[in-house]
Amino acid sequence: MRSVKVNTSTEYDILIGKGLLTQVGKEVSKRVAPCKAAMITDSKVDSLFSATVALSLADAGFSVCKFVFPQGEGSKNIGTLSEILEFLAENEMTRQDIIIALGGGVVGDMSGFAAAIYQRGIKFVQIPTTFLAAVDSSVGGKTAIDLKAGKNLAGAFYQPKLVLCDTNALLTLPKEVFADGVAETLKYGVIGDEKLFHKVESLEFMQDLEETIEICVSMKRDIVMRDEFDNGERQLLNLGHTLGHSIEKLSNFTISHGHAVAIGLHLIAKAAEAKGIAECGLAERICKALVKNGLPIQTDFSVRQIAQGAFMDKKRRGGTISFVFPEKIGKCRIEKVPIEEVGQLVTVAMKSR
Ligand SMILES: NC(=O)c1ccc[n+]([C@@H]2O[C@H](COP(=O)([O-])OP(=O)(O)OC[C@H]3O[C@@H](n4cnc5c(N)ncnc54)[C@H](O)[C@@H]3O)[C@@H](O)[C@H]2O)c1
Ligand SMILES: O=C(O)C(=O)C[C@@H](O)[C@H](O)[C@H](O)COP(=O)(O)O
Ligand SMILES: [Zn+2]
Repeated sequence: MRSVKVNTSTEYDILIGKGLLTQVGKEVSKRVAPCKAAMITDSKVDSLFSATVALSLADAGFSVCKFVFPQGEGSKNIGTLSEILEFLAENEMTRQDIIIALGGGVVGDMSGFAAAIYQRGIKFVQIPTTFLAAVDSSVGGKTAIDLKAGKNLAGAFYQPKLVLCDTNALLTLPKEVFADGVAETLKYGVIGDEKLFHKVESLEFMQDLEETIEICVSMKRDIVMRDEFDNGERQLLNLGHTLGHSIEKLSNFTISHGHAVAIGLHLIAKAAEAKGIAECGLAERICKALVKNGLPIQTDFSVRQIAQGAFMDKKRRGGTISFVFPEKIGKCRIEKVPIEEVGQLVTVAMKSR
């Protein structure tokens, strides 16, 4: 088993290994005395893993209850959040009890937000079951729901007590859901790890997923420890997201987060190259790596639609939006773009297909 220590406002371990779902009870009880455990999961994950996790928790002395919501981004809203909060109250969960978020990024983001606000904060554990959640969303404490106006517009920074990633759980992922996590993995490569990028473009990363996950979460850990509340360096982790989130929302979430980020990555690389920020050939290299991993690189939405959606980005301050631009593989920089220039930036990104 691999272990990565995070030292943010809360200290916690990220445990990565095969078969860890059966160890949930043992690992949680090392950190939190047996109490009530509310498992929160989606319909698909419930059918796959709930029984194993519930049994492991019960064996370790936890009293388990479970809330299940329909799978998919369409559930990541105030309605489901409200149902979760009512469920916690109906089950008389107190601040000594714990939430177990079992699933992908949707489960993790929403359970984390519920944990942050229920009784002003109760403990929670992340058990990522998608590759995306393993490499990215289960770590770092960004929790959120979507609003009608856009992605992740309500949320909190709230760190888990433990992240427990069973790589065997990833074996049941459909190819395209696995690819969502590859988009975020490539993102880490472009932000700061040329070697990782090469492993993804050559598909070598598949040979040791535990190592790949450890590399990604270690990079995220280091960045989040320096800027937990997203005021500076952490914004680098948003590479590809300003346009990606816009596309995801425009598609009414029929395009997944990872697929939208893939398109966003490609577009911003083309814009960076056209603006002379990125070295020549960068967009092409990113494009090839995405395609090789079964990810999309373009969209039919219009420049106006994409630019408009980007105005809701949380890196906007007044009349400017901070964009993350790649300079070369392994190096990015953040630059403020006036909102009246965003249309031009998207035009340039869409042109050079
Ligand atoms: N908080 C963060 O830092 C952060 C980072 C990246 C993404 N996110 C958020 O994460 C979400 C995307 O997460 P996601 O890609 O995990 O999507 P998801 O949670 O919707 O999961 C994708 C699909 O896979 C299914 N699934 C989950 N585990 C499975 C398994 N082991 N086998 C078979 N099917 C399985 C789910 O039921 C779902 O249908 C978005 O809402 C995004 O905004 C948050
Ligand atoms: O952890 C971060 O910081 C990230 O930006 C990681 C992203 O992959 C993730 O999609 C995040 O939820 C986006 O953040 P947002 O602030 O744009 O909602
Ligand atoms: Zn993301």
